Amino acid sequence: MLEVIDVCKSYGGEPLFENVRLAVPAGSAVAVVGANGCGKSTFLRGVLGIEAFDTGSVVLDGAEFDERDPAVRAAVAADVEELPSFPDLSVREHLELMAHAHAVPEAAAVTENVLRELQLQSAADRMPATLSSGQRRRLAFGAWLVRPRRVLVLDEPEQRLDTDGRAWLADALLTERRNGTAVLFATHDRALVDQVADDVLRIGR
Ligand SMILES: Nc1ncnc2c1ncn2[C@@H]1O[C@H](COP(=O)(O)OP(=O)(O)OP(=O)(O)O)[C@@H](O)[C@H]1O
Repeated sequence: MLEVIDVCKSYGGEPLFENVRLAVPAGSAVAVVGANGCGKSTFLRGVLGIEAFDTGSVVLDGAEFDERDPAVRAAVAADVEELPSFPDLSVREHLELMAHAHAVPEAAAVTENVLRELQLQSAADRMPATLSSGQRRRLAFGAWLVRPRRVLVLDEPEQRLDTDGRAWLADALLTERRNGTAVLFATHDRALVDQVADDVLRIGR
């Protein structure tokens, strides 16, 4: 279970959010919603330890969240920033690399399944820089799909997806829940909240 306990964040003395508290048990999904600029991405970056909260704490399975701990990184998959890519590795090679890094058995076969699921087979031998923005989004999904995860943190995963892609996303997140993953995602897509979330955290007004 992922817990966020009384976190606060200000920039330049202006509070973005104060005393935010939430729990994401295994098999549940919490949506973070709110207007542009209210602090959703800042909140998710804080949860992941990419950026420090001013006060409060994040706890994973009873222990303080420390992204430097390999066990934490093995458990937590995230897609909150543009996926960094190596200019001379193909889409397929990126996914295989991620699978190998997480010691996934039969990484090549897992990668082929994920390419098929994301309808990226025809782009598998291309470099990420040549993909469309929606295809890059799908590659970012691939990076968490090929690896084990107990917690999944996503920032506006619906962005740049076509209609089929959005339907796929809702199904994929429901599958994550069924598999026991704790899902925390920021979104502007009300339909996705209704389909997937069992709790909603509203930041700002
Ligand atoms: N490093 C920073 N220094 C100062 N202000 C920042 C910094 N990072 C973010 N902000 C400000 O904090 C506010 C919240 O930004 P954030 O990206 O978290 O919002 P958001 O809710 O994710 O927005 P959106 O829905 O547009 O993606 C914005 O006003 C942003 O300009």
